[in-house]
Amino acid sequence: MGTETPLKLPTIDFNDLNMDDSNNNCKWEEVKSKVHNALIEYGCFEAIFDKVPLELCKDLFPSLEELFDLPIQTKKLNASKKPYHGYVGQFPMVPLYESMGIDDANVLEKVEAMTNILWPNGNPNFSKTIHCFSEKLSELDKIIRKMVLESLGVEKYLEEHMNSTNYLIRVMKYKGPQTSETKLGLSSHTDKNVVTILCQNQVDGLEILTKDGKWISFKPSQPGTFIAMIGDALHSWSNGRLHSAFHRVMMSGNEARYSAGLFSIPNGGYLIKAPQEMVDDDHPLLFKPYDHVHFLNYYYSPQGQTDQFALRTYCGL
Ligand SMILES: O=C(O)CCC(=O)C(=O)O
Ligand SMILES: [Fe+2]
Repeated sequence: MGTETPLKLPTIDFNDLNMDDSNNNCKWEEVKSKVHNALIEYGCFEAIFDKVPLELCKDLFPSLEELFDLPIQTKKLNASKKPYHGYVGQFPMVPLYESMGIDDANVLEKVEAMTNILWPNGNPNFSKTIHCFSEKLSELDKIIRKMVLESLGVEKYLEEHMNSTNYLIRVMKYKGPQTSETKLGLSSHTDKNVVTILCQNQVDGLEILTKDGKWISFKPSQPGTFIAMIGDALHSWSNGRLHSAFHRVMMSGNEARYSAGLFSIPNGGYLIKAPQEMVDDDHPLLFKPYDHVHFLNYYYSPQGQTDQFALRTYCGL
């Protein structure tokens, strides 16, 4: 009986790359082609990016423990006008899961304002770590998006594309279920935003569904790497060329899993519309133009929450 090689996501090294690099730079072209292929095939990949140093990731997780150890009443002060951007937890379907968010986490004053709500006597260490992590990781988000637009041949829209988004950092805690049985940490979903970049502590659990229906268990190839994945906003903008993958978190054992994600999110009021270059006889338009924030109102409605293909229902053609 042959042993099957376990499925593995591509790992892409972004070290020594900058936003100013572009066509004609060999490394840029080589990485761009890997990004394009990975996003078509898997919708995601593992990223090595040392502009976020390992020490910063190591500082992040104790800060997250401190955050989630706050009393529940304090955590609920992490509120946002946007659905799912503030404190989320105590869901009967996923009792192990809790998450909190900070909008515009690349702006220090915004992070400090939320920190001061949660710790009225201040917590400069927390705000510095979160801000620094978000700011440095936003560089990777920009590099990936520039590569995506170039590889689709629509770099003329780069400025509009970059200026139409904002950043949210969302941090997650998944309690260990205290059993060796595997329990659901976070239900299977596609992300709704543009690009998500996640990093995790030493506890694995993220699984990604391949196009042919197999779950890949993500194991970082070394400490301090990231997983980058595209969401429905880029799937629809590329008129289906790039895949947005279903993923979920499965937990077992006693240890808690902490993760942090930087999400680039379309601004409310901006219409997401595939450029004309993405539409032809072989690629008929898949989605009507839509406003991401209006779509979220559907997605977070009772019907939307049970709809695996919410974007298709909301504005599919
Ligand atoms: O915690 C993780 O690794 C995944 C989180 C996730 O999928 C999400 O927040 O959308
Ligand atoms: Fe997700």
